[in-house]
Amino acid sequence: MAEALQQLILDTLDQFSAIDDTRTLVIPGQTVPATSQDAQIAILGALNSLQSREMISYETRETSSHALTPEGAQIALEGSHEARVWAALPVKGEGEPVGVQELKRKIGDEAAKVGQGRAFKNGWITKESSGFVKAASSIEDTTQIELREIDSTGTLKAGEKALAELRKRKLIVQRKGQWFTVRKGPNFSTSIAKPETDLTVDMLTSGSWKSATFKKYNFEADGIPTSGGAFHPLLKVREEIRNIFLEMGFEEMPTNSFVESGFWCFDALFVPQLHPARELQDTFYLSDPSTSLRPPEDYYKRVATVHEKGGYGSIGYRSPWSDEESHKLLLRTHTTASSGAMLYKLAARCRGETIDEHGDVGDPEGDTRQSVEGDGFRPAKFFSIDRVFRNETMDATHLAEFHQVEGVVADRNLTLADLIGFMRVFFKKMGVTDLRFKPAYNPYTEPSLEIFAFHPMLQKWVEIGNSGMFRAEMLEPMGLPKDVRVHGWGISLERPTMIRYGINNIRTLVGHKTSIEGVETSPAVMF
Ligand SMILES: N[C@@H](Cc1ccccc1)C(=O)O
Repeated sequence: MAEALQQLILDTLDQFSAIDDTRTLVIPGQTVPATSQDAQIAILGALNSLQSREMISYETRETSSHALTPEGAQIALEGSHEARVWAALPVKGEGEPVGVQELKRKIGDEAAKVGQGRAFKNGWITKESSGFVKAASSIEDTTQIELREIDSTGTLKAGEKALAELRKRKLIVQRKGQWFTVRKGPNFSTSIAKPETDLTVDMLTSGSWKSATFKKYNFEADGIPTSGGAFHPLLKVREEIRNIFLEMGFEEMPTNSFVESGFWCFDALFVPQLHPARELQDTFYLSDPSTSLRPPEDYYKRVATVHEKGGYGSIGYRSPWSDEESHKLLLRTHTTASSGAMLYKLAARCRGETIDEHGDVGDPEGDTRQSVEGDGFRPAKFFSIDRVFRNETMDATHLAEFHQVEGVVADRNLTLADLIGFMRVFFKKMGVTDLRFKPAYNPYTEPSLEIFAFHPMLQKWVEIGNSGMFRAEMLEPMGLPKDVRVHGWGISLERPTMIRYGINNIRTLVGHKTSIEGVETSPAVMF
């Protein structure tokens, strides 16, 4: 169709050298007349395409025509309301005058109401004591006549004033239309060569570029949407939380060890070897390899002793120590495994030791930061945001793997008030201002606090994390000075993300049901 129209325009131009009015084109095989707006829109498409190749040039002409509204169409058919009122009445003296109710019954409420006034104004009817009668023996229903004229010609000979009146009465509407005058362009030809869109090597070597026609660049065209990567909502929220930590002077811990030993995940944190968290239904254990390398020997012994017999003011768990339990390999159940390892490195750094067995501690020689006190301790703030694994039954809010956000602060003589104060500052930066704390239990912290926040959308308090002061049984075997206190807290990354994005099923956030489009279009978040 598009090609045929273009060809028709070119052939007509070839024959007559110009088209003065595109409404006169005879479009073969078309059911709509060329005068219709639909036809003119199709013609415009063909003209634009030819003009872009400079085969033609055209000018746009505006037309205005009128069409009947449904009410106008009805009047064209049945007569105006006033004429119908007039027709329904008897000639004066020749019959019973008609009352208002009867008139309404005969021609309908609307026509009776509107028609009556106009019929009076025109002097067509008059009122007698018992009702209306005709005042004129014949009338001319101009409204009907005009509407019929508009219906067939699209306009009125009577002119704009009469048209405006009918428009005001909402009997007709104005329709703007377009038509075109067409002239030949510099590249006029009757054959439509498909213009080249690219200059190719072949065209250059064969020389065919010299005679080829090229499609003009359309600088107005929208570009193709770029297909690029997009950050997953979890990564966006992670970045925001990371920035909060960084602006508060925290150092990011290395957490690239998804596989840990029972020692670093539990024993070093003074989690009893018989603790339920270590059960198979809560922890994923590795079968191959199934056992870890040995941790630093001295430290290992101190940890085993504090479990079995106590020390540092503690009586320990007084149950037999199992090397096997300690050496089991597992998927870490919390990032506190990394915090423990990091605190151990901090203690080793105080002593000026280097550690090879459990990763790199950094070269103490190269560390230019000065220790403040004689025992070499320096306050530290660490954070991590990474993946942990739990053998959970999966449902709308639980997956077997999720992310933990964890912060740890070590300094001399920290108190619980420091922890609470710190959390208030931290969560405020995340936009959470209403916090409550509830005593809780963790094997590695005492006291321990669950953190609750008021959820403005749910209008209730929800648990958002867990925190506490790390126990002496955990810190002192590492070799940290006695007056060094460490507090820490952990929250999940998924929960604030779900709240932020209004997601109530974790499986729409993580896994194969995640909408790629949603990930691409969701804005970077702001707490
Ligand atoms: N490890 C705790 C969080 C926590 C971190 C640090 C101190 C106290 C608690 C959890 O998994 O919930």
